[in-house]
Amino acid sequence: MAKQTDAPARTLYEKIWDAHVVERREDGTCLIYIDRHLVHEVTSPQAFEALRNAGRTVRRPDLTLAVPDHNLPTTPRRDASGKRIPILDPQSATQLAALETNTQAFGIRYIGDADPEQGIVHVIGPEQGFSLPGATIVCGDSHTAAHGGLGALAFGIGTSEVEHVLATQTLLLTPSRTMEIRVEGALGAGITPKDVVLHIIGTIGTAGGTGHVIEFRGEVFRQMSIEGRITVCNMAIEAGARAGLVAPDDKTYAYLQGRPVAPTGAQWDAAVDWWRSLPTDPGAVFDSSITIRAEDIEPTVTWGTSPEDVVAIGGRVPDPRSFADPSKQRAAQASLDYMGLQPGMALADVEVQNIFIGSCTNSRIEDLRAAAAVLNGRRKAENVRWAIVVPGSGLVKRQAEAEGLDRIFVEAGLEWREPGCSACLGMNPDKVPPGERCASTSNRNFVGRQGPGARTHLLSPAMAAAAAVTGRLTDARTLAPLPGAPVPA
Ligand SMILES: CC(C)[C@H](C(=O)O)[C@@H](O)C(=O)O
Ligand code: SF4
Repeated sequence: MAKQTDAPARTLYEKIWDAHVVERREDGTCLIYIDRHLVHEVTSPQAFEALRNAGRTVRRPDLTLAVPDHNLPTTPRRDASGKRIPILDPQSATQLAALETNTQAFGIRYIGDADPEQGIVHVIGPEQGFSLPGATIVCGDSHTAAHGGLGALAFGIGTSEVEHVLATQTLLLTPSRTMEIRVEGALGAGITPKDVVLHIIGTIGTAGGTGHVIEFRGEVFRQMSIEGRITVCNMAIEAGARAGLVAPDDKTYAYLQGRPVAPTGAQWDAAVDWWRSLPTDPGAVFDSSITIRAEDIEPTVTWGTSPEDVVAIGGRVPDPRSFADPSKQRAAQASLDYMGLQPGMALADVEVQNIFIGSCTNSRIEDLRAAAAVLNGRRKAENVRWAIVVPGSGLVKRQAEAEGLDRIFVEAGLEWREPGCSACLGMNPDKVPPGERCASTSNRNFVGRQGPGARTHLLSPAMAAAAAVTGRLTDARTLAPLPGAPVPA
């Protein structure tokens, strides 16, 4: 006879939540313990200032990690004599200097601009082993959801909450509703995690996950690499969700073991024991549930100014009149006007002048391998004016160089840069000129996101590389890797 147990079946999210409740209030809010706090230059200056004014210290500097990424140029940061090259934009310079002084003053580990481990905050958390399964992880940044790829409950917070976490290592939160998105079956050859998440957002819309924490489940995510799971969870926020999660498994543990600050010895063993208890119990109930067939997912590109404006690469720019909802019709028309596209145009006829391979969505080693597999032995098209590859961190950069990927990019006519947010958003010198188009592996195609008037098409690293070669949006599957190309992991 099956063993009787009274414990109710719980989801992964509920288990992590329950394990972190410090105090449950009558109105349903909970004081939640925060295990890891990541800090960058944009959303932290006022928080540190407020601590200083109140005469407070940082409660757990050892659980806090700071890194500059948004404002840093991706060109060299030191001259030949090792002297810092000044940051020209005054606001960026002030924010970067403030992060350095604040972390020194409050005793927080700071991975500085010239540190070989510097990188985008959401790339370095997992790669350092700072982000762990079952942990509550926050950062004053919406794409913190990325760390959910390791099975962490990770979400973005505002600057006043950054201050609260710095001071108390806790946050007052209301529980989220739970949603499962199952992608069942097998992905076709050449379909990547970015295609999966763009397809999901196209299906449920940018408000589809509102108020929910999404757990990505099913065969496709079990098979997916950790890097790919991070890519998918990174964009959960673009589906309106509070966070995204994939259950940790042996792949997660193998990815984390031996990372610079991951637990070791008996602590590692104890951690893995706990992590193994986290996956959603059979019979646990989600507030909502969606199933998508893997076979329906094609290489996917955005045509508009919202991440839900997606179409398969073989498709056409939609006619705004094809949308039932009048407000969506107006939004689609405004998108097309901004993007300079005509209804019915084949995506494959859209020319691009800029290529950006980078951002916390797609700048890990597997992304660079996928781009290099397409670019190896090929050259960028004449009409591609600017094409940059920006590794997500110094460690990714050095790994790529050890594999010879940097040479492939440079020989193809692309620039190989220093790590940072770069052209993902216009907060540093990497910008797309007004009216020009960019095939971009980032996560937001909002109006002006890559610079005033810039037109963004979101896609995967392989697709960005294919666009570099042909100078137009292109199905990467039509450009088979040439002999000797790196094999994406
Ligand atoms: C600057 C920062 C607050 C912002 C965010 O919260 O996501 C940025 O990282 C972004 O991607 O738009
Ligand atoms: S890479 Fe882009 S999305 Fe990620 S943290 Fe930086 S600006 Fe935000």
